[in-house]
Amino acid sequence: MVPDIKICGLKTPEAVDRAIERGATYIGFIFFEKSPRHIEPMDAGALADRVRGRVKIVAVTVDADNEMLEEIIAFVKPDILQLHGHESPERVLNIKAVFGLPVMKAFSIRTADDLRKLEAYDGLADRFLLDAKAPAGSELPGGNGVSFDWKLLTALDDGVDYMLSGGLNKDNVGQALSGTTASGIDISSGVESAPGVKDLQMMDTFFDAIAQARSAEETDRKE
Ligand SMILES: O=C(O)c1ccccc1NCC(=O)[C@H](O)[C@H](O)COP(=O)(O)O
Repeated sequence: MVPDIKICGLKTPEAVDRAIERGATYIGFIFFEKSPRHIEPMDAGALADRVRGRVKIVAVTVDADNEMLEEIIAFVKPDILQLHGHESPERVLNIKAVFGLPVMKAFSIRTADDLRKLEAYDGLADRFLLDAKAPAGSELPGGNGVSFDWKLLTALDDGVDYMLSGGLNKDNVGQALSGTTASGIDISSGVESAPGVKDLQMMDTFFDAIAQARSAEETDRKE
């Protein structure tokens, strides 16, 4: 299966264009003021308008209220809302009912117990995103460049569809693709030269690593 590729935390037309040229199927805009990747809804809307229809546009929010969601949706017209905070199952249902958009619920994973939290959202969230728990001292629930132990994922039921996130980079993406059942991968700081600064060369190297992993998989399959 060809996984979805999400490049998150984009802020410039150059980075958006390069992500799509190289094969991103999702791009994410971060609406969280403490993040170096934060972008104003109006600016994200302009970037989204350049590429609408060529890629799924994800609005990433953290425990946002309806007023904030309304503003983001009005400017950006995202395809999906990524809820990266402590949104309860009831809040997920409420957001879907009010705004009529698919929801990707993010979970912070460190232990097997963290994975059990998905159960309460089964059938409510349209997709799951499994990210690493923030390291102590970080104010960011995502974009920390750290991975969780992917071996934990073997405990998930076969049918659970998830996007894998957290600390992905050119060196470990091959292992993420071959060693997990993720239907998508998500990267942010692994293609940055500094917090919030996407590096086009690093993006190229990341996509090259994906292409290499896919071709190795294809060779294995034929043998
Ligand atoms: O990236 C952020 O700054 C961020 C801030 C607040 C909530 C979510 C955030 N990122 C969400 C993402 O989807 C990131 O791509 C994901 O956490 C992976 O980040 P990284 O480990 O840096 O690849």
